[in-house]
Amino acid sequence: MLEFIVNPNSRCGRGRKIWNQVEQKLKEQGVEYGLHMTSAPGDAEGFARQLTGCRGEEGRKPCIIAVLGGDGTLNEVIQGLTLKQPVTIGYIQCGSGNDFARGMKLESNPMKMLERILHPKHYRVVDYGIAATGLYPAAYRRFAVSAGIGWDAAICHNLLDSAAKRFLNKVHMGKLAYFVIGLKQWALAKPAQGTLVLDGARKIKLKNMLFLSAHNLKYEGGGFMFGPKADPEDGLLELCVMENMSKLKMVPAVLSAKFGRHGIFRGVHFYRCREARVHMDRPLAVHADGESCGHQQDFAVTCQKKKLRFIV
Ligand SMILES: Nc1ncnc2c1ncn2[C@@H]1O[C@H](COP(=O)(O)OP(=O)(O)OP(=O)(O)O)[C@@H](O)[C@H]1O
Repeated sequence: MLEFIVNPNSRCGRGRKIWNQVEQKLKEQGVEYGLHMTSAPGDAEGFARQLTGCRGEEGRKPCIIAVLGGDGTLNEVIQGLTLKQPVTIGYIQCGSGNDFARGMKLESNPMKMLERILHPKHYRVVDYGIAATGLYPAAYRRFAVSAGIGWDAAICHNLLDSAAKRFLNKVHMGKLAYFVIGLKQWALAKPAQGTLVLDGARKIKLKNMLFLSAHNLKYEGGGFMFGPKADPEDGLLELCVMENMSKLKMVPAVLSAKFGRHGIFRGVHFYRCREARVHMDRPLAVHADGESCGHQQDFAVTCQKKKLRFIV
C-alpha cells in the first residue's frame, strides 16, 4: 500500500496545491493509497511511527511511504520511522529550502517524481545521522541532511517562527528569508570556545567557533554547500567548522560555500568521522535538518550506515 504523508502548509500552502494535482493523478490512474495530512508540527512523525510500528495501524504494512513537504516534514518522517520493518520512501519536494532533494539530485518536478514513486526503477539506500543533545538523559534526533551548533542553527531557530519567511514564501521569494535571517543572526553571533572529539580518539580545541555543521548531504540553508565531500553512502559525516576568523571575514567565507569553495579561507576546517562530540563553554543553538534541538552545551552526532531506502 502506498501511504502519503502530506504537509499542506509547506512553503505557505504550496504543499496543498501540489497535493491536489497529485491526488487527481492518483484517482485518474486508479491507484490505491492512504492519506495522512498533517495539521500541526509533530503529526508527520506520529504518522510515520504508526505506519511502521510493530503491528502498524490495524496490522497494515506499508510498502512505500510517500512524503510531500519540505525538509522539516521529511525530517519528522525519518524521526518517526521505527525501522522494525523495511521501508521505502518516496519524496516529493515542496519546501522552501529543499536541501535533501538537492543533495540527492531528486527530480524537482512533482508530477515526474510522482511517476517515479508509482513505477520505481531506481533506489538508493542511504545513511542517516543522529544528533544527541544534553547529557543525562540525552535527547536524540535523526537527520537526513545535516545537524549543527552555533550560527547556522540560530538561523534555523529563527526561520521556524519567522513572519518574514511566511511573507517571502507567499510572494515566491522564500530564498530571501534565509539571506535576511542569516544576516540578522550574523550580526548577533558571538564566538564560543569548546572542544571537539572525533571518533572517540582525536581531540581538537574549538577557538572562537562561529558554527559547526555535520553533513550527511552536501547542502544546507537552501543550497549552501557546507559539506562539499559529504556522501550519504559512505557511513561517514563531513564536519565543517568555522572558527577563529573575524565576523567580517565570515561573510565571504559563507558566500563562497554556495560553490563549496569556503575551504580556501583560514579558519574553515573539514573533518570526516563516524561520530563527533562537542562540548561548548556556553549553550548555543542546535538544529537537526533545520528543526530546533534547543540551546545546548553538549552536542554529539553519529552516522548510521545505509539504513534508509529512497526511490530516486
Ligand atoms: N499542517 C501543518 N501546519 C503547520 N506546520 C506544520 C504542519 N505540518 C508540519 N508542520 C511543520 O512545519 C515545518 C516546516 O514544514 P516543511 O519543512 O514541510 O516546509 P517548509 O518550511 O516550507 O520547507 P523547508 O523545511 O524546506 O524550509 C515542519 O517543521 C513541520 O513540523
